[in-house]
Amino acid sequence: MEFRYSKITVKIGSNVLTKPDGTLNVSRIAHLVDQIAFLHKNGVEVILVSSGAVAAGRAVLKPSHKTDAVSKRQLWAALGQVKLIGRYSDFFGEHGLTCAQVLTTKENFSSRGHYLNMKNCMTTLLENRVIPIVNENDTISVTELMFTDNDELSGLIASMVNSEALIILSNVDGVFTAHPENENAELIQKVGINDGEPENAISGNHSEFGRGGMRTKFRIAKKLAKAGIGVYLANGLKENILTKILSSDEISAHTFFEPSDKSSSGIKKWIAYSDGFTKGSVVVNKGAAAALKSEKAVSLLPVGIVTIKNEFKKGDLIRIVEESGDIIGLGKAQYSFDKVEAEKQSVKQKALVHYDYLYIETTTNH
Ligand SMILES: Nc1ncnc2c1ncn2[C@@H]1O[C@H](COP(=O)(O)OP(=O)(O)O)[C@@H](O)[C@H]1O
Ligand SMILES: N[C@@H](CCC(=O)OP(=O)(O)O)C(=O)O
Repeated sequence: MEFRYSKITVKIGSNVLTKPDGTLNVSRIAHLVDQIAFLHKNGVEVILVSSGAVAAGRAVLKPSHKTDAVSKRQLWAALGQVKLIGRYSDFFGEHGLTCAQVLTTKENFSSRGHYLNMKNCMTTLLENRVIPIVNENDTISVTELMFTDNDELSGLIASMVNSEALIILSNVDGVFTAHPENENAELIQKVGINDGEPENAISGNHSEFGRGGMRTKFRIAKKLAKAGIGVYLANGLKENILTKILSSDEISAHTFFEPSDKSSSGIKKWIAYSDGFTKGSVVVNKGAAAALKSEKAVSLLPVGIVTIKNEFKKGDLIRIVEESGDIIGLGKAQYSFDKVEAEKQSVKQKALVHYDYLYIETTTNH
């Protein structure tokens, strides 16, 4: 059987893995494992990002009344992850396959060293034909340094392992022109890299145990597609949805975010997802903003810097913003903020951010 891709990341949301009463939907998990096992045996490398720990944990234990919300989430995640990974392990075992648990936190992506350690672990698992199952470590991630949800984590993982595509499974067929409950809502089948979010289409709600919502999915899918990785939003409750999307001669309902034909380097992908870890920021003038947003490969020279908004050291990730306050991009500083003025006077100015360590959020397409 011909498959569209040979390496994919699959993210399964809470509302696919759980029943309305919050307990794990074991038969659904089994069906998804059957599909992944079939793909794996036919040469498709699959990395799984699975929600469901918190949901599964709620069914295990009713916390004492004095347990606060954050502690409840930690308790349920710790209880539920065992249940969740145990089910996956048993079901993959029935196919003679081995899966492994990888728990991570957003902070692990802020340190290049941690990032590379995680990447090494993922590479080793895949080289040994083990199916990685990744989830956020909710026992630790309880504050603003949480991922918005596993949609964001799945984008980071897909970039990290250089997946050809990311498939995000939720309880709807994709992005609709209005909330799916609206009878006039229509499925958006394709989103180009220059398409914005459909006006007034996405409402902010998300599943009871989830965190993201469709807006997060849309934003992450666009960012990933820009980095050269195609993204499918599809319904994990539909039979054989994964094998249908992967099979070039099958039809399936989904929203596909077309990837850019220019894939970003590994370091640029890491920088792109590091917005939450920037230390400093600079304001650039109109000329520098236009140059940076053009399709040309340019570095940020000190001459284009109007203001140092937040101080930074050499090696820090910094935000680059226009005088309007709009973000242009992120980059790694080649020297600290207090050297910018001196560099401006130099005959041969050294770029504050070299192009190879620069990620531009918004480009002006000519
Ligand atoms: N325009 C839209 N198209 C599709 N879904 C939408 C839209 N606007 C809001 N939604 C809601 O987003 C939900 C999916 O997000 P979420 O609950 O976070 O899923 P998951 O738990 O799988 O991450 C859908 O169930 C739907 O109720
Ligand atoms: N780590 C959490 C993930 C929560 C989450 O992102 O949920 P969802 O938005 O449904 O994918 C859990 O396992 O419950």
